[in-house]
Amino acid sequence: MVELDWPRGAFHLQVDLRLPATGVTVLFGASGSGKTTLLRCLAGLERAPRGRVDLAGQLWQDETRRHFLPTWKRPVGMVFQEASLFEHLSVAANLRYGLRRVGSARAARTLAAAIDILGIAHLMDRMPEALSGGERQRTAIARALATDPQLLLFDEPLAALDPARKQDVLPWLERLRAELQLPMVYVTHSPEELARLADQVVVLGQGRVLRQGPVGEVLAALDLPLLGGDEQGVVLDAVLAERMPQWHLARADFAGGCLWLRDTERPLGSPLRLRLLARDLSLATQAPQGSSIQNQLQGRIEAVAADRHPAQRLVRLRVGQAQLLARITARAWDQLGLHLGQTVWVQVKSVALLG
Ligand SMILES: Nc1ncnc2c1ncn2[C@@H]1O[C@H](COP(=O)(O)OP(=O)(O)OP(=O)(O)O)[C@@H](O)[C@H]1O
Repeated sequence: MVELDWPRGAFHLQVDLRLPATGVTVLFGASGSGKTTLLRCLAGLERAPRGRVDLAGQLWQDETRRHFLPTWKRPVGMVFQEASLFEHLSVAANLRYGLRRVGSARAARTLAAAIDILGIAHLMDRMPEALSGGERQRTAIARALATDPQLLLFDEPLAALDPARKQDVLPWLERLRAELQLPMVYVTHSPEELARLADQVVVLGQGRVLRQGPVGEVLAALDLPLLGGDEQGVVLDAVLAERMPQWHLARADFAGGCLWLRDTERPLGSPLRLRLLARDLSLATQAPQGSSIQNQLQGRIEAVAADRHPAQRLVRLRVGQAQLLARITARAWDQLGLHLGQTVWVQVKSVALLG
C-alpha cells in the first residue's frame, strides 16, 4: 500500500495505490508526471512529508507515527538507467558485494538463479569496462537480486541503451518476469517495454494516478489511449495449446478464445504474450466466407470512440474475458449499422508474438 501526499514546489505528488504482490507493475506517464519520485519514495531514497508505505504488512513509512525505514533497511533491489557497477571489481566480485550485504543462504540461491536467468555466467571474470551496455545492465540486475529483495525497482533500465542493445536486454527481462516470483515496479515511457513486461499498469499524470489496472484492460481503454496511432492495440496473455506442423502454425489459447500464429517451436504449454494492433482487426456483421484470414472471433461491441483522424473510429470489443480494439472507418461503422452491444465477427489479420 502506498499513500503519498507531497507538495513539492510546483509539483504535487498525490497517490493512493494498492500494488499487487506479484508480477510487474509498470509506472507509465509523460515526462515529469512523477514516476521516478514515486519509485524513489518506495525505495526510501525520498521521504514524502505525508505518507504511508507498507509492503505485505511491513511498515516502511508512516508519517503519522514519524516512522521511516531508511533505504538500507528496506528489502528492495534497485536498477537505474546507468548500471552503477564498481569499475575496479570483476563481475563476480560486484555480485559478491551485493551478497555480502545480506549473507543468507536464500540470497545465494536467488543470486545463482539470477545469474542463470540473466545468462551472465560466462562474464564472471570480466571487468565492467569490458562489458557491453546490455551486459552491464544484466549484471546490475543480478547484483540487485543478490541482496535477496522482496521488491525489485527499475528506473528506466533500458533508456540509456541504443535500440539494438535494448532488444538484446528485453528478452532477459521477460525471463525474469516469467521465472522469478518477485514483485517488480518498472518505470518507463517506452510503449514496447510496457507491452512486453507489464502485468499491471499505473498511469501517472501531474503527480496523480490517472488509471490503474491489468495491462490488457488499461490498453483497451478508449478514454485514455496510452499508445497512439499505429501502436494502438492490446496485449493478451495466452498459452501455446496445439501445433499444426504441416502448416507451421501454433494455436494460442487466451481468455476469450484462440488464435493461430506462426509456430516458433516453443513447447506446448508455454506462456505467450500476444499483441493485436487495432489496425489489424476488421469487423463483419456475418460470419466471413471465403476469407484468407485465419483468425476469426465473435465479440460484442462494448464501446466506440473518435480516433485521431475523423475518418476513423476505434471500437472496443469484448471477446470472452478479453478486450480487443479495432480501428475501422467511420463510414464502415455507419454503412454496417454497427451499434453498442451488437455481436460481430472480428477478423484478426496479424498477431504478433512478443518476446
Ligand atoms: N529535487 C526536486 N525538487 C523539486 N522538484 C523536483 C525534484 N526532483 C524532481 N522534481 C520535480 O518533480 C516532478 C516529477 O519528476 P519525476 O522525475 O518524478 O518525473 P518522471 O515522471 O520520472 O519524469 P521523467 O520521465 O522525465 O524521468 C517534475 O516536475 C520535477 O521537476
